[in-house]
Amino acid sequence: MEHTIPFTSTNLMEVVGAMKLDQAFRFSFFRLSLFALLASPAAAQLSPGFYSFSCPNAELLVRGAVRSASAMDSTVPAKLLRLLFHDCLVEGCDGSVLVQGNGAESSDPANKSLDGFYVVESAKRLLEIWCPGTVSCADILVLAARDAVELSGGPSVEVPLGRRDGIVSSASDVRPNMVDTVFSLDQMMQRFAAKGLSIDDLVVLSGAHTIGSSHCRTFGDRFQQASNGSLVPADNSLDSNYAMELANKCFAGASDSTSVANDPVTPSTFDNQYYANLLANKGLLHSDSILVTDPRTKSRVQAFAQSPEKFFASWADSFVKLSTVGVKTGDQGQIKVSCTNM
Ligand code: HEM
Ligand SMILES: [Ca+2]
Ligand SMILES: [Ca+2]
Repeated sequence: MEHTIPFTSTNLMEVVGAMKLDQAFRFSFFRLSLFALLASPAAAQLSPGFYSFSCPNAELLVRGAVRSASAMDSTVPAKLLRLLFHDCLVEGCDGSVLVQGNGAESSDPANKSLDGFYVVESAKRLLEIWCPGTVSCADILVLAARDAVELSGGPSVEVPLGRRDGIVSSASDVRPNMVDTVFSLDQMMQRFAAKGLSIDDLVVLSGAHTIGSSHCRTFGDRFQQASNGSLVPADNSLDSNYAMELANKCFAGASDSTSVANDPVTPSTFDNQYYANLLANKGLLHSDSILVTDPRTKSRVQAFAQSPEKFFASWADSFVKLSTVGVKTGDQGQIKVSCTNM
């Protein structure tokens, strides 16, 4: 099904009004970034002011698209954030996950439940009108995920831009790079390390599970099916009341599309509740619970549960790290016209 975001005259006016302010801000910002560019040639490739001249309203247009889509469907922010994670782990943050079609990354079973592609594509269509052939799908996705977090109550993060879009998207690249819920902490650490992400980044970025939801099958490994079809917890690391709640929602007859909130307390707010849940043995996925059962990660979980400020500050750092994994810049890759086409 094709989705488009209707831009009402009110929110278009809002966008245009805000652009004037934005341009003034951009100008002073541009001088700063120009200074940074001259001072450090290595940083010339990716920078927050990358589109200051070529498409000064890029960030504003993406934000408008994310806002409109999220206003109509509250599940959008979580979808965009997960899309970015799955993009960056395979071929770097290059928009490869966005490509649709047989054999593309999005067709792999591990990516089957990804969604929110249409939001990126809507933003791309707008950008192709304002600044044709300029802003990459890879950057749009980073901005959209950044905005999604902020819209959900999370920190606002300044992200460097200038990524180019990849020219390959292959389902066979997904499994060797993606994490799985049944992984041990060591296996997850290895996958992260291969992308330059540390065990600390793993704890911080898993905090994304403070929003969104997961299908019953993704934590099916934590239950066994009794002869009467009911589910009984297979591991006792889950709080028993929480386990019962999950078992009731995901009973044997529940449909494949049944899902439950990742964070049962504040399901659509980007806050540090995820870490408090972990400490209360209410981590939904096995890969969540493991962060509190392993001494290598537990103290960080405790610190984030106590301090939203600490979590937000670390999130900003780790998010920028994630969003720069394996980026293509300069004359690598391409700037696509449509994000979903190869
Ligand atoms: C570290 C290992 C991780 C594993 C094993 C993992 C696994 C999963 C799984 C199985 C789901 C449920 C998917 C579904 O049923 O549709 C999910 C949801 C989600 N994940 Fe992760 N994830 C991990 C890390 C991350 C990271 C680093 C991010 C982002 C920075 C992230 C963002 C999300 C979001 C936002 C959702 C909710 C999606 C929605 O509501 O549509 N995850 N994750
Ligand atoms: Ca990618
Ligand atoms: Ca939350």
